[in-house]
Amino acid sequence: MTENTIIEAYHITETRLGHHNRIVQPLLTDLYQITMAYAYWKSGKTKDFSVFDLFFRKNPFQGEFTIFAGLEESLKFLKRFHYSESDIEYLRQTLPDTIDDEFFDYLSKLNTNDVTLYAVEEGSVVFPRVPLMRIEGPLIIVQLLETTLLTLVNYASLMATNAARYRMAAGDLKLLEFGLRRAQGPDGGLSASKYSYIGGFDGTSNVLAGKLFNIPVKGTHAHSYITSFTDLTELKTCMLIPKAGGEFRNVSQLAISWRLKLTSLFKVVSMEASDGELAAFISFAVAFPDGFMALVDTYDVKRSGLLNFCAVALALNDLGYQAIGIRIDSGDLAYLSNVARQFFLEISKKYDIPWFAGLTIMASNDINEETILSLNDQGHKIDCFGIGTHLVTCQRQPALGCVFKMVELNGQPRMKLSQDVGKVTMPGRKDVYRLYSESGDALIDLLQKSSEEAPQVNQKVLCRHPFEESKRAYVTPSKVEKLLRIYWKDGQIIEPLPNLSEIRNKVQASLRTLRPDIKRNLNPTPFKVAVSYNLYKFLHDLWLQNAPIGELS
Ligand SMILES: Nc1ncnc2c1ncn2[C@@H]1O[C@H](COP(=O)(O)OP(=O)(O)OP(=O)(O)O)[C@@H](O)[C@H]1O
Ligand SMILES: O=P(O)(O)OC[C@H]1O[C@H](OP(=O)(O)OP(=O)(O)O)[C@H](O)[C@@H]1O
Ligand SMILES: O=C(O)c1cccnc1
Ligand SMILES: [Mg+2]
Repeated sequence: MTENTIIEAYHITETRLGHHNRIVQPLLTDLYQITMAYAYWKSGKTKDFSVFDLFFRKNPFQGEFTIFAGLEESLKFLKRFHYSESDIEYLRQTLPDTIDDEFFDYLSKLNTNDVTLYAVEEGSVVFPRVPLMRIEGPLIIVQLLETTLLTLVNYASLMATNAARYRMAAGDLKLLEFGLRRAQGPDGGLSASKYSYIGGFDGTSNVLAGKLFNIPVKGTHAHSYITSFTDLTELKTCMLIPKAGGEFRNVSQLAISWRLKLTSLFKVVSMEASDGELAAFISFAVAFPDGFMALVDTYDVKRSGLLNFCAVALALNDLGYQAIGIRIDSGDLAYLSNVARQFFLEISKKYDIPWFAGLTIMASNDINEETILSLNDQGHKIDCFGIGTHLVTCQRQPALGCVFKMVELNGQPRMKLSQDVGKVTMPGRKDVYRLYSESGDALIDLLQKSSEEAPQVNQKVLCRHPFEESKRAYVTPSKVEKLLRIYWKDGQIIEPLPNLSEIRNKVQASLRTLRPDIKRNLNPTPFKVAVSYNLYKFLHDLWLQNAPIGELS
């Protein structure tokens, strides 16, 4: 590969469908897909017609729901699926010499025009065993899609689910994703920014994600900015024109005199506050008078950071500018946020500056879902969380286990047996219906054979547990939603795709249909996924046919 082609491969290009990640290409797969393709081809299976389901078996994060994501990227992959000349050349060199040359001609002409892809709407809540995608088409081609589709759906869905959980824990508070530096490489970082936005984050610090996906980009500054100043004499400029115009004023002088006034209110000694920190705040305020946000924990939040911040914010106020707030990045975040809010309230009252009471308090530092829930219990005054490591690495569970299993070949059902019933695949071409109660709550997902009639509104339908015979229930739905829709057929995306913020809204709307006990953090109730009477019978008959009878001796 030349240097240029490597650079190109990593390039993310703009297409009619938004941005396309060019790492996503047919060779982004496991070798065994290509060796299987050759063996299928060699044994004359080019005309075999297959149906595969993509599904997972267990919800992540000890939860009872998952958010489905990665569909748009999967469709873009199908659209661009093509082995380039250099791909074919690479495969020729890599596969054994015994491979028929004609196979490479066959590969070079492959496309996904004969593939049909059904999927659940991106951003929907989904559950174990429900096909998130059903892919139909020539066996060889569908098999070749497996790994890439899984890599596109697994992390995207895990990330969107993680973000949605943080969103539930944080309620209406602002959530910013700060994870790029700790993410699983550049592509992991970009995906994390994208899918955490879908899951309910409000913005990201990742500038490229902002540009590519139109996500709001936000940020403050680092401790290095604060420690780069040691005293006020280092300030090269501290002059600022008031917002309404007029003569330059000296922000440094104003801030120093405010700091003196505030020491009695804060019951601290001005000597204890760091002059380097004050200088850093002044210089940042002069650079961003309308966007002044200060990192206050470099030396001591109570004795230095808050005092210096308030002094500079009041100096800015003298010139008609409103500061934004503070970020606290260490210590007891509940306690310090309460202290900070108290300071802001007192200043607001004493100097009659109403907006001061509502200054933003951002907290960061190794925050995860549990920290947010614990902070809620303790009582805090944080308005915004900046979250990196735990969010983007999905530290609590680093992978979602979506699999891609054949369920039908040439019209005949296929089934993978397992000692573990949870791993037995649901054979045949199936559809999925979500049944809703009168109040709009999702009651159950019902899997049926595609040949069966859809359940009808206000008509009683029997829903069975797929494996436990005694577990069954009648449901009379007030609404029936067919979950699998056709997205790709005859070489085209046939359903208009939502943009990122529409998918983000879909996540919240879909979560609202779940009862609170299914979404709670501790010991949530599982959502029921059932099969129809016919599918139950079909599954168990086939199971008996396929399971060998052992002989004891
Ligand atoms: N009130 C709180 N309740 C629960 N967890 C908290 C609270 N305040 C902070 N935390 C969490 O506790 C951990 C504290 O981290 P750590 O022990 O590294 O201390 P630190 O404050 O970062 O210290 P340092 O000043 O050395 O950086 C972080 O994960 C943080 O999110
Ligand atoms: O804590 P996270 O959830 O990953 O959020 C992002 C962190 O990244 C920054 O820290 P930095 O990289 O400067 O290192 P630190 O660990 O010393 O704070 C920032 O100050 C946050 O603490
Ligand atoms: O803008 C910030 O405050 C930020 C960005 C990335 C990581 N930590 C903090
Ligand atoms: Mg940190």
